[in-house]
Order: sequence, then C-alpha cells, then structure tokens
Amino acid sequence: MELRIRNLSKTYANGVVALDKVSLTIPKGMFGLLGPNGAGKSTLMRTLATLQECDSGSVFLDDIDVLDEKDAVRRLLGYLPQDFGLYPKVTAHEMLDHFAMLKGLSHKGRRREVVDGLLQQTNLFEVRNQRLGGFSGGMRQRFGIAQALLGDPQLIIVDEPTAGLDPQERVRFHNLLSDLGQDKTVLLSTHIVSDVADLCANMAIINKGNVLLCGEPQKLIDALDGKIWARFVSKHELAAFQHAHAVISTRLLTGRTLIHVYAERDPGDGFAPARHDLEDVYFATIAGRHQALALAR
Ligand SMILES: Nc1ncnc2c1ncn2[C@@H]1O[C@H](COP(=O)(O)OP(=O)(O)OP(=O)(O)O)[C@@H](O)[C@H]1O
Repeated sequence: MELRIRNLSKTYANGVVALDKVSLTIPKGMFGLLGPNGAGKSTLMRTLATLQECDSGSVFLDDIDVLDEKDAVRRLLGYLPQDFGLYPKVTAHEMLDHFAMLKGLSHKGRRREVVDGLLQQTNLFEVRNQRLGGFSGGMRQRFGIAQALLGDPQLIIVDEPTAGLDPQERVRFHNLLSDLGQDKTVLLSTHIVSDVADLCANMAIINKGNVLLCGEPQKLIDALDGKIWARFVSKHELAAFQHAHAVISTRLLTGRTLIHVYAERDPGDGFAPARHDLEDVYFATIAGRHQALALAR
C-alpha cells in the first residue's frame, strides 16, 4: 500500500511547531525517516498511527482517508511505539495470546497457530515461556514487532526500534524488518543513519518539523560526489577550520579528529576527497548546505 502525506501540520499548545506542512509519499517497501531528537518524527508516527490529531493536511493510505477513517486504518496497521510497557510477570506466549484475543482472534486453535507463528518469525519461540521482565532490550523489541504483526497489517510503523540494542541484536532486528519490507509498507523512524543505510529503499530527512530531503539513499549519496572533503586536524586547529570551511562533521578516529567539509571544488588547505556515505548526506542536510540539497532533490 502507498501512504501519501500532504501538508501535514501540528503545533502543540506550548507553541512548538512539531510538523510544518510535511509532504511525503511512502511506497511499499522500507522507508526510513531520519532526523535528530525533537525533529517531529514521533509526532508524525503517532498521527499516522491514528493516535494523535494534527491541525491540518491530509493523509491517504491508498484510498483510505487516514485522518478520517481511523478504524479502517487500524485494521491495516501495525505499530511499534518508541516506549511500550510490558507486564513483567507474564510470559511472552501469554501476553501475545492475550493481545491476539483483543484483536478478535477468538478461536483457540487458530489463535495458537497465529501466536506460535509470530513467536517463530521473531525468533522468540524458544523463550516463549519466559517472563517478559527478564527479556533483553532486543528480545523486547522483537516481542514488540510480534504484537505489531497481529492481524497481518499492511502498514507497519516502527518508532526508533534499534536504540539501545547491541550490534548482534540490531542485525537480527534488521533482518526481521527487511523480511517485512518485502511485501508490506514499513515506515522506520530513527536517528541512527546506518539503520536507514542498511535497510531502506527510500528515505527522508526531517528536522524541526520540515522535510529537508527525500529520495533513494544511494542517489542522495551520489549527488554529493566530489563535494565532500576530509582531513585530520589537531584539537586546537578545529575552531579555525570551522570558521574557514563548511564543516559538516567531526569525528575522533584513533585519537585524532577527522573533519568532513562540504565544498563545490577542492577547498585546498590540505583536504583530500572523502569517501562519503549516508552520514555525510545526513550531516550536510542538517547543516543546511543548500547547494547539496538542490542537487539531491
Ligand atoms: N505533547 C507535547 N506537548 C508539547 N510539545 C511536544 C509534545 N510532544 C512533543 N513535543 C515537542 O515537539 C517537538 C517534536 O517532538 P517529537 O517527539 O515528535 O520529535 P522526535 O523527532 O520524535 O524526537 P525524539 O527522537 O526525541 O522522540 C519537540 O520539540 C518536542 O519537544
């Protein structure tokens, strides 16, 4: 299914503009929504998940009016919120069975089939009789996906699902999501660039309620060819370089500071062409390098 968001706006009572005329088209497959903390991602996710009202704009899931036909959307939606509580003393199987009942799966045999299937799909079958309170972060997130998948949703929204997972669990969770992306629309909100680089066929970057950039990750990277330059600087040189160049990122590498700058042509000063990636796209966009944006759009 395709999700079409047009001019979606939301200002909270305290005056914070969380969404400012956001327009995005999200096709089938995995779509990454990338942005720093406070960008408006959760506001957008909650609005799409019919849990929160916006002020203006429209959202359609194929021909369903998401803002109006909430029940129809909920039947097609699986949602994994950023924070969700679990009853610590209940086992994974008991909890999922309970959720399945709430979803209307009243036939015991059929429910068992669905619940066991989801526990297998999320690699939790072996631990199904363990209490949720003892689950690791990764197990919790996979359990969150299992409950989101009840009812065979066509649109799956996951809000920052890999924050706090160790690398092994992250890979496991990525595999699970990418399987889902084969035939469903999966919207992944994250501030972790590599989640999007690894998984998503399409992406957008949002900040302060605005969509800054949208496209296919590789094309957005290619649009920066020849425009990202790198060099090491010492700590006391950093401020001068930041003053003289459009520094988009600084990172410590084996104790030295590597800086990446945006420049249309060789900036001199000892810079060499950088091997750039999606992080450069992200940082260049957030830093407001408008030349980069114009090219990549
Ligand atoms: N209920 C609320 N009332 C007032 N302001 C809010 C409310 N919820 C969010 N905000 C503000 O709206 C802005 C967008 O918040 P939102 O949670 O949507 O961003 P986010 O990109 O999901 O960030 P994070 O990654 O930190 O969750 C932030 O400035 C936030 O402080």
